[in-house]
Amino acid sequence: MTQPHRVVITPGEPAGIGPDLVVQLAQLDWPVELVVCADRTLLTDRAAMLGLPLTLLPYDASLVPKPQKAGTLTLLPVALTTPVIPGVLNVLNGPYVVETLARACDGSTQGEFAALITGPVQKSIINDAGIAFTGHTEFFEARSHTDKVVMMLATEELRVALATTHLPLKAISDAITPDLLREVITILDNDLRTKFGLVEPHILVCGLNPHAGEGGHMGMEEIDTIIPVLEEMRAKGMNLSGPLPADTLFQPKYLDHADAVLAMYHDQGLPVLKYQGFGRAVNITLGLPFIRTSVDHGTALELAGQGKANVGSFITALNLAIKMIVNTK
Ligand SMILES: NC(=O)C1=CN([C@@H]2O[C@H](COP(=O)(O)OP(=O)(O)OC[C@H]3O[C@@H](n4cnc5c(N)ncnc54)[C@H](O)[C@@H]3O)[C@@H](O)[C@H]2O)C=CC1
Ligand SMILES: NCC(=O)COP(=O)(O)O
Repeated sequence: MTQPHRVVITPGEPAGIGPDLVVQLAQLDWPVELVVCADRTLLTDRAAMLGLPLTLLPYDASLVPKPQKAGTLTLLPVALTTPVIPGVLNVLNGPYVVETLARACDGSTQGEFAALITGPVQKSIINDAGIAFTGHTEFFEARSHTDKVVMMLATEELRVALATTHLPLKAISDAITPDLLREVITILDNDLRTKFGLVEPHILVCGLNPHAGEGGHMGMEEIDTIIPVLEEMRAKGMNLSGPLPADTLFQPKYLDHADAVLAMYHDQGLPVLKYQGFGRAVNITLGLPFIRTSVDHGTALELAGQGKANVGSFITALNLAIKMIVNTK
């Protein structure tokens, strides 16, 4: 990296472990400027609770970014609505969380930040505050006016992308349309090439039904939708295998020769990924006009403010974002 870049971080739900993790991140030297979009008192209170040093430097977009020194963070202030008790959700702070995401997303879309790294949000409390919200992925897609994005979680050894994200199970079959699959596979193939440096990515595509439909005896989505789209995309030069039964494809015999798995829905792919690498996996949004990575876990309210939260996934998410900045230069 020739000149340091500026990355923006949102700690997420203020009553969860996000602020603890951000304070922990600040204990290391970083080759980029870490601009944290959050409330000042939230961060200084949490640092005091954890007994960790923290100096907040003022954010000035007109200055050249500087590498972040251990013990410091650069603050882009957004005020809480009401003070926070760690572990106790407060609906009044729902709009605060969304404001931090909106500011970080807008700055990233406009090129102010080279990447956006998010801590975990409590999706329920944002909805309880009257703001329709299913996840960062969908929020950033809408806010940045992007047609379609793809959620992918990755460890060093395994990448799992999702055809659908935060949907109730009963809505999934209807959501798996030829257009959706075409868009998702195109984004996945493209971003594996451009952001991960893979020359001809090999993607394993899961079926939707048990045994990938058992030849139509356990569901028709494979025959009606998935197989025709895969044939079409293979004809365009993509290296796709499947549809494969999801219960047997997650074994070295298949994974050793693949660059990513495309699961049809959230709980088809993510339990395997999290069993394999919870705490060191990263959530990446593909298809956005900027780099966005995130932690692999939720708000863990019961651990907030206690110094028990593992910062591994957040560190990996930040390191991967830095690597992606370099790869996409
Ligand atoms: N990226 C995001 O914004 C995500 C947000 N969530 C949200 O988090 C909330 C809680 O979800 P849960 O299913 O309970 O998942 P969770 O990840 O918060 O907790 C699951 C288990 O893992 C532990 N855990 C999680 N992160 C940890 C860490 N860094 N260090 C040590 N232990 C950790 C928790 O203590 C708990 O036992 C939900 O509202 C959900 O929507 C969930 C996943 C991702
Ligand atoms: N299971 C992943 C998750 O819920 C995080 O989603 P997002 O908030 O990053 O869209």
